[in-house]
Amino acid sequence: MKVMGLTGGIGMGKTTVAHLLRRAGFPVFDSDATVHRLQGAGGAAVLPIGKLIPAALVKNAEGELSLDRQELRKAVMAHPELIGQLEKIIHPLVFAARDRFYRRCRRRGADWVVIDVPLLFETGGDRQCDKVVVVSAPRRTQIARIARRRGMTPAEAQRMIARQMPDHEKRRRADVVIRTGLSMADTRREVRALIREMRA
Ligand SMILES: CC(C)(COP(=O)(O)OP(=O)(O)OC[C@H]1O[C@@H](n2cnc3c(N)ncnc32)[C@H](O)[C@@H]1O)[C@@H](O)C(=O)NCCC(=O)NCCS
Ligand SMILES: Nc1ncnc2c1ncn2[C@@H]1O[C@H](COP(=O)(O)OP(=O)(O)OP(=O)(O)O)[C@@H](O)[C@H]1O
Repeated sequence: MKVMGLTGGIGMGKTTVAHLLRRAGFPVFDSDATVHRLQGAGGAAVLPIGKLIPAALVKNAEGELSLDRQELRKAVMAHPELIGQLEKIIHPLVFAARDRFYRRCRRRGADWVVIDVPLLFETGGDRQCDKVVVVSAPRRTQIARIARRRGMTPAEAQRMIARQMPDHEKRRRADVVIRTGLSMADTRREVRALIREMRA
């Protein structure tokens, strides 16, 4: 079974490309969704992070505890040292979930699987990939997308970007770069070419 790592900076279009690959039949592991699950009701990260950032802890109608991600984001923006502590709790749990995904896919006899990981290079995940694909768009497009979708201020977006490996360095390390700054039709065409290469 071969592993394709899909990465790129915040708002570069990873989720969009992952969706196209999933539609083409490839199993995809979504790290951001895994983080969200771990932080949601009953998730393994709720109590350890709640201890670190009590303001983010919320109780739902059923009395279950979960984390309010907007509060988490506010807390890490106000106290940047917290993000490292958050990562120390979350990353091992994400790695364990990814390993379970690999085992499931291997049992099913998958040829290729995709792992969608924003911090692939930063966490050394690229070393276990047979192919690394980086999605990339011009900085202006990236900032505009983040602002539109999440209501993050440009300053907050800049801070998240500053924690990530620079785009040009990611592109340098990539086996394949998918440009997402053009039209969706262009992105789809590049993804189709990638799929042909994987199936060859
Ligand atoms: C800071 C949090 C609360 C913000 O939540 P929010 O819903 O606003 O964003 P979301 O989780 O969807 O992440 C969106 C994007 O932000 C970027 N991002 C998230 N965490 C980080 C980080 N620690 N370092 C750099 N970029 C990050 C990524 O590009 C990611 O795709 C959340 O992202 C979080 O808990 N992050 C820490 C865990 C982590 O390292 N995640 C990265 C994936 S393993
Ligand atoms: N040519 C294109 N290719 C990809 N995405 C595009 C394109 N044109 C516009 N978009 C839009 O840009 C946005 C990209 O966001 P997406 O969620 O895929 O990025 P992401 O890298 O997963 O972001 P994040 O790291 O913030 O989760 C989407 O809203 C998508 O519709």
